[in-house]
Amino acid sequence: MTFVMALDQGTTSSRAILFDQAGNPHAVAQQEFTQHYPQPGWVEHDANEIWQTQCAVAQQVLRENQISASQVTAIGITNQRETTVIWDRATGQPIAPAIVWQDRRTAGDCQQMRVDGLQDLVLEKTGLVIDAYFCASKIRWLLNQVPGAFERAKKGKLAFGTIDSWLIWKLSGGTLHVTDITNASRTMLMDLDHGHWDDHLLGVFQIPREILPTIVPSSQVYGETTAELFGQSIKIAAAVGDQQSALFGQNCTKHGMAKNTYGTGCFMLMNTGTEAQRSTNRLLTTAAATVSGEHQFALEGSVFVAGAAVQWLRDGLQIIDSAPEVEELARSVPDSGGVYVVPAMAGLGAPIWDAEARGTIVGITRGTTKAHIGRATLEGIAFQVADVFDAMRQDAGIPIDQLRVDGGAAANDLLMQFQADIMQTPVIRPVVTETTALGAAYLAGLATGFWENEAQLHSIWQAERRFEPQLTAQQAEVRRARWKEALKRAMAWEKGN
Ligand SMILES: Nc1ncnc2c1ncn2[C@@H]1O[C@H](COP(=O)(O)OP(=O)(O)O)[C@@H](O)[C@H]1O
Ligand SMILES: O=P(O)(O)OC[C@H](O)CO
Repeated sequence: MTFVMALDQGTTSSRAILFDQAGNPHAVAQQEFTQHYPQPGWVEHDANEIWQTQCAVAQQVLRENQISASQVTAIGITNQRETTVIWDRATGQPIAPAIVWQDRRTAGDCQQMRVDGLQDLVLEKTGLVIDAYFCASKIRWLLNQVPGAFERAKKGKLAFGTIDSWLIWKLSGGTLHVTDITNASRTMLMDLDHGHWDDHLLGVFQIPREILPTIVPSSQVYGETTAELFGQSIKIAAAVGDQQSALFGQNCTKHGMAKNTYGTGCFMLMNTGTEAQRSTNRLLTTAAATVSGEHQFALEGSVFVAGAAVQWLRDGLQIIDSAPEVEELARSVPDSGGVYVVPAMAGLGAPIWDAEARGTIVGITRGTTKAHIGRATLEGIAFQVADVFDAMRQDAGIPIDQLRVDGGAAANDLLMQFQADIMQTPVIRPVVTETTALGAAYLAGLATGFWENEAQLHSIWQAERRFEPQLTAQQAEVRRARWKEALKRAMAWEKGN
């Protein structure tokens, strides 16, 4: 039996999953790694620990399942995006801790860039809003703050990479310095329409070109792992940012097909085909993964707090013992009893982008119970997703006839039903919900003949459940109107502080 191995390097854990030819996960190994919060607003990872855990789980999944490297046709990598690593090309050692996508240390620099009027240029070139989320200001920070780094970078002695680059560098024994186009599109340094580094932006951020990896397609044999790692070399045949990977893993390869991943936060992406459509609703434009050779794009919107609101019910309010329990709690009442929870604990993301919004509960009466709060929290997640979906629908200009879902909280049937109700659009949950890893496996498998073509993948992808809207359009409209009222009360809260 042969397999494709997906390496799924996420924000909190490293996973290795073997997929068989039917596209089913055969075996999984996973390790969490350390989150570092050295100052308020800072989030760091140790890039060596990322590598060690990723390598360990890849070796473990083979060892524990008595599978040899010769049975692994290819490796596909998918990763937390934007997290920035700079390392020394000679020693392979990072020059500083990796700056994680959530890190806000460069927010002031980004604010200054907006004041300087650079937003239109950045949007035009990269499809992104200027924000500390993306790599450019993080690279700039590292080159400024680590003594001698800028000079060494100019001399070509340092390498920058997102986690895909870093893992490929390590897997290949320091011979490959590449990044795939989906990851590159999150740096804020790539000309999105043409898929190359943009000299003008490199000038604005004062980033020497010598530090950058080569941009490669998401599905291609880039090279091989060293033989020592797994007993013999394995082809490295895909790299893709985790959200674009999930889009591909959900087979959303045509214009108008969209997926939403319900994890800690939510990430919704919609394929826009070969057009890098700019949003008029404050969504991001990003590169999508493709095997055809032509560039494809997606619109993206994120909700900052989704599953994390359920964690708050568990750890903060302590009204449930585990996340899945929220469903039973919510089902114990027929509705939320007029309560609305706006889970804006970390501000509001797309399409509102209000960093000063805060979590809000409105509509509490003497009859309100923890079950109403639990139900309203789930509904609050769904309302936020519906707002992003509306923005996409408006930008798309074509009907989006369904939303494919995955991620931990997509297991919640009540949440999925309410999502369909409130969007008035069917929600489809696939049999294999490991779609992030699956996307990377698909891309690696297609590059190496493990799977013949995309049509074959479309035939093996299966829906597990389809949630049809049960509320009438008018009922949904009434609920959405009340939600908008609740939102207003959450917005700009922190401003008054
Ligand atoms: N049945 C459930 N109902 C609601 N939320 C859930 C459920 N199961 C898990 N979650 C939430 O989903 C998140 C975990 O999903 P996961 O996809 O593993 O997230 P991430 O990749 O961001 O760590 C947690 O925030 C958890 O609270
Ligand atoms: O690792 P995740 O699943 O939290 O995803 C992180 C995103 O890629 C950040 O843009």
